[in-house]
Amino acid sequence: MAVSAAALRLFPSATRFVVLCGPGNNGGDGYVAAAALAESGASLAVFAPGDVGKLKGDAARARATYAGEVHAIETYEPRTGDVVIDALFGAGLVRDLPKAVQEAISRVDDRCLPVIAVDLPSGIDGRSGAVRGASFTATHTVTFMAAKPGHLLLPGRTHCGSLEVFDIGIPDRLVRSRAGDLRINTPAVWQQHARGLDPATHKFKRGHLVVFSGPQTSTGAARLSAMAGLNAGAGLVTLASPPEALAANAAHLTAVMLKEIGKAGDLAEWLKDRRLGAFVLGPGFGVGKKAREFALMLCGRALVLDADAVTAFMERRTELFDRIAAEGGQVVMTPHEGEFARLFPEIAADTALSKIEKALAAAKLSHAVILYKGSDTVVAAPSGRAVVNANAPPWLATAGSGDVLTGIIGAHLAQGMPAFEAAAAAVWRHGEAGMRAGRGTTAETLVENIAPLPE
Ligand SMILES: NC(=O)C1=CN([C@@H]2O[C@H](COP(=O)(O)OP(=O)(O)OC[C@H]3O[C@@H](n4cnc5c(N)ncnc54)[C@H](OP(=O)(O)O)[C@@H]3O)[C@@H](O)[C@H]2O)[C@@H](O)CC1
Ligand SMILES: [K+]
Repeated sequence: MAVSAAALRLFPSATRFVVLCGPGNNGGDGYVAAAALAESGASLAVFAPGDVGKLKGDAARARATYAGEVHAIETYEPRTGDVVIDALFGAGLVRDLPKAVQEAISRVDDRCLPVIAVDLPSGIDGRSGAVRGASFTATHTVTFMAAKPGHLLLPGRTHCGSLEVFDIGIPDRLVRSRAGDLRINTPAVWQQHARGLDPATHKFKRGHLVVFSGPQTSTGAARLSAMAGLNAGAGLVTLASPPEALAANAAHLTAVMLKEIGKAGDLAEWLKDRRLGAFVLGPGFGVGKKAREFALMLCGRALVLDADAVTAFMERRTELFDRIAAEGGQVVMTPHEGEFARLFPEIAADTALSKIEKALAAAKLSHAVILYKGSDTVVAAPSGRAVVNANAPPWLATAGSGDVLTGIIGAHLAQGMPAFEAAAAAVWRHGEAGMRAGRGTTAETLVENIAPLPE
């Protein structure tokens, strides 16, 4: 009923609704929608692959509600004015689409017809968002009870069009028990940890964030992180700079403080100051021994390892993972796809795993919270909790955008948020900042558009 209502609402001037019904319960939903559309008086045709007489159980009962004829899908010739209702495969898709279905999809694509998908665009794997052989690209998708990973993860998300989640009365507790520890990243996930910023509070209580600068010729990335950290609510931000980059950094900083930290010995001494609440290491830092030394010294603290600091451990990751496990700090790593593959090659190469499962496996292996970047960023904790982010506009993919994200995570850690919540809240605020900044944003305008944490 929801599907037929969406079809009539969105396409009131359709000359014909074409319902494509598959062999399982997704097809069953299609027959029920067809019956409702027929009752409304709409012009209608139904096509199915294979032998409709073989339908079983609920799907066979659903078929019986539709009195009209069902034609072989091979005979469907798309016409201008058709609106396709794709009820071929949904949650039960287990292998690549059959040839007859792939051909029907390409005929519909050739005509650029609008498609309403039932549950999922056929061809999209609901668990991973992968395309199995081919897939419809829908204008609108009607799913039931809850969005599934395939609606959010790429490439699935780009095939769904607008997503409508229709409540068919399954109790929330059952939906949650199936979803386990997986959720969409919304403020509800982390809001209880987002301490309201009391204007009367002492600046040290709002947290002191340290960002490590790279050498003289690559200082900008760390400054972006530092500025983002300050705008995201850290009370104090210090840029720790090697001596040769002090002048370059000093020329660009006002509210952010500057401290000379050259060698590991300087850092060891400085770390005695327990007011230093959180650390960001990686943006523009350089890949090498120094990155590894610094990272290993910080594993017991609240720490974001990004970019170069992740890559630096490509050949020696066990050293890092063991140290994180032993020191038990609040550690977040923020790899994009390339960095992820460098640090977790066997997980990255496992094509059976979804992005969520990959992030979870990496979190478990590394003992750190993994923020696996992309337009479908996943945050996963070693405990098995995970969120998929959904508020990022495409124009967030701009130079320096990741450094801004890292700074926001650092600000949250400095304010005492646990690593998982700090990372999830940061991705969300980063997405919101992108929306506020609008198309054509640069990393600098992104920093200016970081809004206060929602109360
Ligand atoms: N569960 C619920 O509570 C609710 C479920 N609902 C609805 O049910 C849908 C799930 O139904 P489903 O489980 O029957 O799966 P579905 O997507 O119809 O496909 C299974 C059929 O396809 C076949 N098949 C699979 N892959 C194939 C391939 N590549 N090529 C060829 N065949 C392939 C597979 O055959 P087999 O693998 O057994 O050979 C089987 O016959 C869900 O998406 C939603 O629309 C809603 O009404 C709300 C409540
Ligand atoms: K479908």
